[in-house]
This record gives sequence, structure tokens and C-alpha cells, in this order.
Amino acid sequence: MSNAIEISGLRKIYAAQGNAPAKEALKGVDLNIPSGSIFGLLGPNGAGKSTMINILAGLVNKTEGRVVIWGFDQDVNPRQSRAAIGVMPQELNMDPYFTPRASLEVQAGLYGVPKADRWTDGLLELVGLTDQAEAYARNLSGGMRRRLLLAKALVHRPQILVLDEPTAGVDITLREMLWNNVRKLNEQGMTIILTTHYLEEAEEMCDEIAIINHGQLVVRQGTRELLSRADGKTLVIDTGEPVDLPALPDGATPEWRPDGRLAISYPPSRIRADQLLDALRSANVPIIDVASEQPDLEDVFVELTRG
Ligand SMILES: Nc1ncnc2c1ncn2[C@@H]1O[C@H](COP(=O)(O)OP(=O)(O)OP(=O)(O)O)[C@@H](O)[C@H]1O
Repeated sequence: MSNAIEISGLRKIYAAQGNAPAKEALKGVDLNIPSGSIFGLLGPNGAGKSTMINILAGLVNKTEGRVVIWGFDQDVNPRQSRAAIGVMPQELNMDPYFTPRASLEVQAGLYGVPKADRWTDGLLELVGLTDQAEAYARNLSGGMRRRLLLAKALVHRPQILVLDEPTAGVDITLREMLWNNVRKLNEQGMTIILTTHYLEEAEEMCDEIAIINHGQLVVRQGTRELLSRADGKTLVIDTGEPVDLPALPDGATPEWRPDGRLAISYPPSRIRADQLLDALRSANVPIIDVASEQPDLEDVFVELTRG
């Protein structure tokens, strides 16, 4: 399977309700998600990410378009396409009187997983809830609830796992545990789709990234290629003390930072770092230390979703 998911011409119009007018949340999106990848779906608030994920999960009906999940067209084989995907939702709602073990058993029942094929103990172990297997959900910490949600998404051994803002508001330890789990599942062949507001996280975790804005796909690229789109780097130089600056190559912009260091932003496509350093040296500007700052996903994201 080369693509885990194929989306074409996907539109969603939420009908008008009361005073709220109809809303076109997705305006004809085409997107293929390669199998085996960790794929980031990013966009500002209200861009349409949850709508897209909910359509994939079979929770929201699309208005138009075609969605193929693991080779199964949603409209032709709804059961198989649903079975191929597991979703870890954002919200932490769960029945307070269910134990993690019972939750997983109920979820497996909903997916029609026969008793003999269930892997409840393995799942509890995977997410580190073995000791809490018989605790009431209301006694679980927020982090444990999230781990349980991850386990619930996996009861039917889906080929594709969707994580909707999995680390919003979680502490570093839990975040690392989640990512270790996700990497392990990905190494075993699972395709991972992730939405997150933490762009650093997307930059670190995702092989490829799609950005949607106002219901449209703005870009879809490998993470590295996407980062290289931002044509801006910064040299940060410790000059010891403020000095007069010589003329710099056209396109370079110097600025003194509050910490006293000199920051020169420049487009690496047109200017090389040694041209900047040569200009400083020939004007006898002391160069005590130099650091280079790369553009990050945040820069690219802001540029692509502006306006
Ligand atoms: N059930 C609904 N009824 C009407 N409009 C909706 C509904 N759900 C979402 N919308 C609207 O559709 C648009 C896209 O919303 P969606 O939740 O998909 O965005 P999002 O990218 O997931 O945003 P966020 O990051 O805030 O979760 C928004 O304008 C939202 O108000």
C-alpha cells in the first residue's frame, strides 16, 4: 500500500443553524498520505483539521469528494475503511466508573474484535497502565487518561493511527512517553497522522507536513524541504561591546539584541555567511563568538498562513 489515505475533492459544508450561517469548512482538498509515515496536519484554529480528521474517522459526513482509507473507499466499504483507522481524540471524557481494562474491552466490543483477538493486557502494558488496570477512570490522572485514550484507539490494531492534539497541556514526561510509543508503533509499520499546535513537535516528529488554512491545502511537503522554503537565516555575533557597523551586503539586516549581541538576518540563497564575516572583519569589528540560527517551522507556518 503506497498511500495509507487518499483524499480528493473533499468538501464539507456545515449547515446553517439558528443565527449561524452555513460554513464551508473544507473547500475541495486533495491529499495523499503515504503509508508508514508520521504525517503532520497543521493549520491555524478553525482551519478545518478536526473536520478532516472526523471525516476520516467516520464521525462527520463529508459533503463531497472521495476518501480512500487503506485502499477502501469510505462510501463503498465503510466498515473496512473504519476498521483501518484508530483515532485518539482531544477530549478526555470517559465513563468515570469504567476501569481501563473494562474501557478497552468495551471499545474492542464496539469494533467487533473477537475475544480471542483482543490484546488488552498488551495494550495496558504498552501505555504503562498495567498497575491501574482495575482502577476507576475517575481516579486516573489526566496523563493516565490520555494514555488510556491512546490504548482505546489501538484496540482493533488499525493500520493508521490519528492523534488529535495528543500533547496539549501534558507534561514533558508524558509527552516523551507518548512519543516513544508513537515511534515504536511507527517502526512496526503503523502510519501516524498528527495534529498539533506545537510546531517544534511537528518539526521533530513528522516526515511530511500538510498545512491547511481556511479549508484549503496550502502546502504539503517533506519536513526538511518545507523548512528550506524559508529563505532567512540569522548570524548572531558577540562583539564584546557595541561598535559602528560597516555596510553589509545588500539584503542583510543587522540588529542589536537586548543581550548586546549583533544579529544579522540574511537570505542564504543570495548571501553567504563568509561575506558577512568578511565585511565585519575588514572593518575591525571584534568577533568573539558566532552562532547561526535556522528558520524553524514556525517561520514557515506564519509565512504560509498569513492573511
Ligand atoms: N459542527 C459544526 N457546525 C458548524 N460549524 C462547524 C462545526 N464544526 C466546525 N465548524 C466550523 O468549521 C470550521 C473548521 O473547524 P475545525 O474544527 O475543523 O477547525 P480546526 O482546524 O480543527 O480548528 P482547531 O485547531 O481550533 O480545532 C470552523 O470555522 C468551525 O467554526
